[in-house]
Order: sequence, then structure tokens, then C-alpha cells
Amino acid sequence: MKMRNPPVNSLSLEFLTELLISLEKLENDKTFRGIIITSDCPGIFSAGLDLLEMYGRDPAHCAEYWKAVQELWLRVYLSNLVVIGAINGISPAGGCLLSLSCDYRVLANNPKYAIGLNETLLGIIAPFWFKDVLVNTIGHRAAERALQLGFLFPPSDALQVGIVDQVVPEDQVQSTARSVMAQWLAIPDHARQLTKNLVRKPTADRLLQQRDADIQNFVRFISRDSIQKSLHVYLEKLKQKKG
Ligand SMILES: CC/C=C\C/C=C/CCC/C=C/CC(=O)SCCNC(=O)CCNC(=O)[C@H](O)C(C)(C)COP(=O)(O)OP(=O)(O)OC[C@H]1O[C@@H](n2cnc3c(N)ncnc32)[C@H](O)[C@@H]1OP(=O)(O)O
Repeated sequence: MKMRNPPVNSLSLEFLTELLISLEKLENDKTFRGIIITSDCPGIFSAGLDLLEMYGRDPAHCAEYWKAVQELWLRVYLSNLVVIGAINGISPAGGCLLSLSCDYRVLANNPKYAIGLNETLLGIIAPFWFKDVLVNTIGHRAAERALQLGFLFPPSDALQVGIVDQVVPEDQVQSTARSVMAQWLAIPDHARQLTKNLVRKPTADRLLQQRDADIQNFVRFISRDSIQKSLHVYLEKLKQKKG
């Protein structure tokens, strides 16, 4: 699955909906046993959640958006398919969450391709289920530092901390992802799927048990004047970077 929402594969409501529909189709087609998620935007896996869906929007829109974010995460995280991330670009925040929700992550060895949950740098906070997935992946201590400081790990650090499973030369990302897929597909589906569910369900259940409350928390938080100001400043910084 090649993500194509130029220029930066930001996860807008429309793009999330497209991804959800595509994933659902693949899940329902029994001829598919695995997917490789990668990007069609040069140098960018995904810029994460679309800031314009959270800035200057009314509460109803924010609620609809957050529901779609939850939905995509649950679908990828709990997918019965083998999901491999072929991460061929930078992957901050929501882009990192998408990567972390794969079963295996292969990152291209380019110092620009940083990955991490950088929410604090925007003046916002990673929701508890983003945090849970990071803690599950890199452990409590590494996650508490990474989350508070908004670390974006370059490939060598990402491998060392375990946020990705493999770092390979850029031209080998897709072929490595395909070899990894072959290894994973050698395992009988039912055994692998039940095991995946056993490991991941408790984390997903934490959100499933409080989805509506999570949406309300998000809407309350994102609607605060101080948070809207932080998003404004961050968006202006992105604009000014262009010069
Ligand atoms: C009590 C609490 C309860 C609940 C919790 C509440 C919480 C809130 C949690 C919200 C979670 C959010 C997670 C996220 O994913 S936030 C998004 C984080 N993303 C980033 O920080 C990345 C920002 N982008 C960049 O750093 C660069 O764009 C990038 C390195 C990806 C690419 O750089 P490049 O130089 O190639 O392109 P740019 O010129 O910067 O960008 C091109 C245009 O794209 C726009 N852009 C970039 N990123 C985004 C984005 N994430 N959303 C929307 N738009 C984006 C950028 O502004 C440029 O636009 P134009 O100027 O061309 O109009």
C-alpha cells in the first residue's frame, strides 16, 4: 500500500477515510495475507496528523476527525494481516504511530528520515494510546524521555532504541520488507493472528473501553485557546522555513 497524499502524506480526514476503505477491502479479500505500507512522497513517510484538521475547526469537526484517527489506529494495530512498514521517509507523530502499529518496521538509512512522537515540540501531548504503543515498543524509561523531549530519532538511534526493527540502505527498503513478509507468511495464519491478538488486545481495549471519552478529551484539549495558539505558531514556523 503506497500512501499518496502530497506533499507530505498528512493524515487528513479524507486521506484517513481512503486508507480505512483500502484496508477494509484488503482485510475482506481472503487472497491477501499481508500488506507492506510505504510512501509515494519522496523523503516523507507521513507528516502525521493533518494540523489543519485540528486548527481553527469547530468541535463537531474535531470529534469526527478524532474518531477517524482512532479507527485507523485500531484497524492497523489489530489487523489480521501481516503489516510491514517500509519506512522510506521522515515519520513524526501520527506517522510514527502508524509505523509503530505495524508488525515490523524497516527504515531507510538516511539521516533525514527521523521517527518519533514529537508532539511536545508542537505544544500538544501524545494521547495515552500513542504513549502505550511507544512504551510497548521501546520500554518505559526510553519512552518517558522520548515523549517528554519530543525525540525524533535518526535511523541509527531509532535502531538502537528499538523503535524500528531494521535499518537498511534506501534502495533496499522494499526488497527487505518483502523478505521479512515471506518469513512472517511462513507462519500459519491462525496461530500468528491469535498470538497477535493476545499480545495487542489489552492495549487496544484500553481505548475501546473509553472511545467516546477519548474523543471528548481530545475536543476539549484541542479547542483550548492556548493549544490553538501553539498550533498557530507551529504552522507559521513551517511556513517561514520555506523563506
Ligand atoms: C487531555 C488530552 C487529550 C487528548 C490528547 C490531545 C491531543 C492532541 C494530540 C494530537 C496528536 C497529534 C499527532 C500529530 O501527528 S501532529 C503532526 C506532527 N507533524 C509534524 O510535526 C510534522 C510537521 N511537518 C514537517 O516537519 C515538515 O513538513 C516535513 C519534515 C514533514 C516535510 O518538510 P518539507 O520541507 O518537505 O515540506 P514543508 O514545506 O514543511 O511542508 C509542505 C506543506 O505541507 C504542510 N504540512 C506539513 N506537515 C503538515 C501536517 N502535519 N499537517 C498539515 N500540513 C502540513 C506545510 O505547512 C506546507 O504547507 P504549505 O506552506 O505548502 O501550505
